[in-house]
Amino acid sequence: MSQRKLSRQQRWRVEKVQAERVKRAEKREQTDQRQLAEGEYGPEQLGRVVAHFGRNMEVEGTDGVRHLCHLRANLDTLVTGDRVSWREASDGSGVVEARLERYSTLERPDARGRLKSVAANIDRIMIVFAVEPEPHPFLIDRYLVAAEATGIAPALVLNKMDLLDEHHALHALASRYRTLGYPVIGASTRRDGGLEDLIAAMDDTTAVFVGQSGVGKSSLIDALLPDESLAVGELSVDSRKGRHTTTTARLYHFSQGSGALIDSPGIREFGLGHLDEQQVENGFIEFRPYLGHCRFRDCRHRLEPGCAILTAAENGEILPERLESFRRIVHELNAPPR
Ligand SMILES: Nc1nc2c(ncn2[C@@H]2O[C@H](COP(=O)(O)OP(=O)(O)OP(=O)(O)O)[C@@H](O)[C@H]2O)c(=O)[nH]1
Ligand SMILES: [Zn+2]
Repeated sequence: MSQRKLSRQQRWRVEKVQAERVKRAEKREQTDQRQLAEGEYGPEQLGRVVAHFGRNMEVEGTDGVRHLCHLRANLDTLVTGDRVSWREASDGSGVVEARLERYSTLERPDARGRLKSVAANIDRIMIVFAVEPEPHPFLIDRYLVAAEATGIAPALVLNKMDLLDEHHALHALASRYRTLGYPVIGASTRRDGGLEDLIAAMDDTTAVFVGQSGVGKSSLIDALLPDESLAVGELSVDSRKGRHTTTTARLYHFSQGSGALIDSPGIREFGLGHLDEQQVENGFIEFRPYLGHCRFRDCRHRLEPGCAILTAAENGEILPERLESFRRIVHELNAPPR
C-alpha cells in the first residue's frame, strides 16, 4: 500500500473534487427520482379521505374506488372527510399531494383538552332523539347549541316513530323545533319505509349522527349502510409512546340514496364538550336578533334591566322553555359537573 503524503493544498483539492462529485451524484439521483415519480405515479386527481391512520389513509377516488395512500412529507395531518389531490401508483396505492380547503370541521378535545379536528367537510349534524328514552328538551337544546357553534347545520331525527301515538307530547316538541327553523325528520327502523324521509333528507350530504345513548343511532346506521361496511374502523397504531388502539372516524356511503356518514365513537359523543358563554348565546338561534341590544354590554340575560332577551321572552318571541335551557346550560358552564 503506497503511502503518499498529500500537501494541505492537494488534500484540499481532492476533497473539493470529491464534494463536487457527491453533489452531482445527488442531483442526478434527485432527477432520476423525480422522473421515476412522474412515470410511476399517474396524474393528479381529486379524492376524499375515508379513513386515516396517522400518515396513512384510505382515499376514495372520484370513481368510488378506495386506495391506501400516504401523505407527502410536507403536508399537515389530514382527517376523515378531507378532500385531497392525490396520484395513483402503478400498484394501486397512492400519494396525497395536497389538501383542498375545508368548509367545515368537527373538533373534539384530546386527552390534554386541546381541540383537535376529527372530521372535515360535514354538511349536517343529525341530532337523534326518540320516543323512548323520553327526550329531554334541555338535552336537545344542548346538542343544538354545540352544533351551531361548529357552523354545521343541525337537523333533528325523531326515531322510533313506530312507538308514537297520535296524542303524544312529542308532536308539540317537534313542532317547536320546526317553528325555530330546524328540520325534524321522523324515522323508524322497525317499520317498512321508516327510513325513506331520512334517506331523502340526506341526499348529497355528508352527515354525522349524534345523540344520547339508547335513541337508536347504531340501529339507524346499521339499517342505512350496506351490510359489509360495519366490521371496520379499528386499527392498532404504533406510536413512540407505545402501542395502542385507536378508532378512526370512517366515511360510509348509504346503500340507498346519495348520502354519506362519518362515524366513530368519539363523534357520537359530540356535543357534550365545553362551550363558552358566547357560543351558548349564539347557539339559541332565536336570540340572535336581540343580542347586542341589551342595555348593558355584558348583560347575561338574568334580571338585568333593559335586557332585550328578557323583553323578547315577555313578548312571547322567545319560548320560556328555551330561556330555561339557556339558563341551565350557562349554569353548567359556570359550575361544571364533578
Ligand atoms: N321500537 C323501536 N326500537 C328501536 C328503533 N331503533 C332502535 N330501537 C331499539 O332501541 C334500542 C337502542 O338502540 P341502539 O341502536 O343501540 O341505540 P344507540 O343510540 O346506538 O345507543 P348507544 O349505543 O348506547 O349510543 C335497541 O333496543 C333497539 O332495538 C325503532 O325505530 N323502533
Ligand atoms: Zn340581556
